[in-house]
Amino acid sequence: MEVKARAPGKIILAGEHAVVHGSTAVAACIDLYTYVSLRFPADSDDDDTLKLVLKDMELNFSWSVTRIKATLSHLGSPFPSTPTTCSMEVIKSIAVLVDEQNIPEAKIGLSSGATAFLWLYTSIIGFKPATVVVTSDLPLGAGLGSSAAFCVSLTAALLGSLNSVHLDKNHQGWLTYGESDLDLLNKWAFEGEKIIHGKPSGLDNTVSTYGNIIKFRSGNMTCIKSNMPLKMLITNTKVGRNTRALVAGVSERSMRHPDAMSSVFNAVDSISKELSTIIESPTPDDLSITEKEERLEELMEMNQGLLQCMGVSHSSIETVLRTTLKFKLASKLTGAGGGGCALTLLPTCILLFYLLAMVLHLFSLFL
Ligand SMILES: Nc1ncnc2c1ncn2[C@@H]1O[C@H](COP(=O)(O)OP(=O)(O)OP(=O)(O)O)[C@@H](O)[C@H]1O
Ligand SMILES: C[C@@](O)(CCO)CC(=O)[O-]
Ligand SMILES: [Mg+2]
Repeated sequence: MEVKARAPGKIILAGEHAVVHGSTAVAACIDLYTYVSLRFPADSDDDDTLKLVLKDMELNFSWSVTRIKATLSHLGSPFPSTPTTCSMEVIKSIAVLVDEQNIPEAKIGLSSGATAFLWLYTSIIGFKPATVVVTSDLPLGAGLGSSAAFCVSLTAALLGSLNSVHLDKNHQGWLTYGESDLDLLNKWAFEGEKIIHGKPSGLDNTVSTYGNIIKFRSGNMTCIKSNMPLKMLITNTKVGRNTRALVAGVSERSMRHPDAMSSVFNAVDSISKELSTIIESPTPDDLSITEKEERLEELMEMNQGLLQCMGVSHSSIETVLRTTLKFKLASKLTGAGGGGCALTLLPTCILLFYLLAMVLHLFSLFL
């Protein structure tokens, strides 16, 4: 039997980092996906291995199921309907299984993904041989939610293989999960994100699970219905970074300067709320599309300034800001920052040659 699943990446329009500290954030899924194929061997095969193939990374993992069971059987897996946090002790046991795979130094960042894989697989499926193949349109560690798309698509394939989820209408040739199963999927994906990120807010896995545009605060999401065209250019600076380290850095800064940082997080909360109100308000309302776009640009600029206060901008991001500003366009980093991707709002009235000139300029900087 083979089960295939996919889940999208995301952009954050406002509120990254502050959302970890209780502020509102606004995020939208994008048309770039992570794909997972899960295949169980036929009963007649005496295959005892669990294989994880990270195709784009050219990295193959292979574990003996007997060996995994010897390490983790005390957990009482599987428990697919009870999303559970992986304890530090179990993370250490799984780390031994991952270390044995001798990941090359250049790809060592993938060990947290492999750890999340083993936790989600054994918790949901138990100790059964299978081959799991992962491919992705998303750049890893660039702010577009690759870790969440990985956890959501993997969990969707695992839960989907149990035949206990309700699959609904067709979306671009893919069946979608029913509302109640989406909640279970999202909770498991969040547990995977915790292993990769340390202290995720849940924003990335929630937008990857539910899609569309969402407003998110302290674990609660509302779907936003946009009433205006919203075109964003995404520039990948190709400067690598790690979300876990950046999130930890902001928490440390906030412990050193609690009052100042709390004001920063409050300001971000107001920005996200205003941004979502503008996106949702009917057009033509009291504001024209152009006026709405101007306000969004201003809010993005303000959010970027506050992200700089949090210490998560980067010289490569500043280069994107300066470059797009020359073309009178506003940008901000998206995701955890420290490099990675930046967003630029493209107004509806932008001239094509103007846009082309800017894109070529950015290309020459980050190719
Ligand atoms: N397709 C994948 N296969 C295996 N592991 C993955 C995959 N995608 C992401 N990961 C794991 O997630 C890590 C990257 O997650 P990280 O949170 O640092 O960046 P991101 O999710 O791309 O950006 P952001 O969190 O800012 O949106 C990788 O190092 C890897 O461990
Ligand atoms: C930086 C952060 O706010 C977004 C990363 O895409 C972390 C999180 O919300 O978990
Ligand atoms: Mg991530």
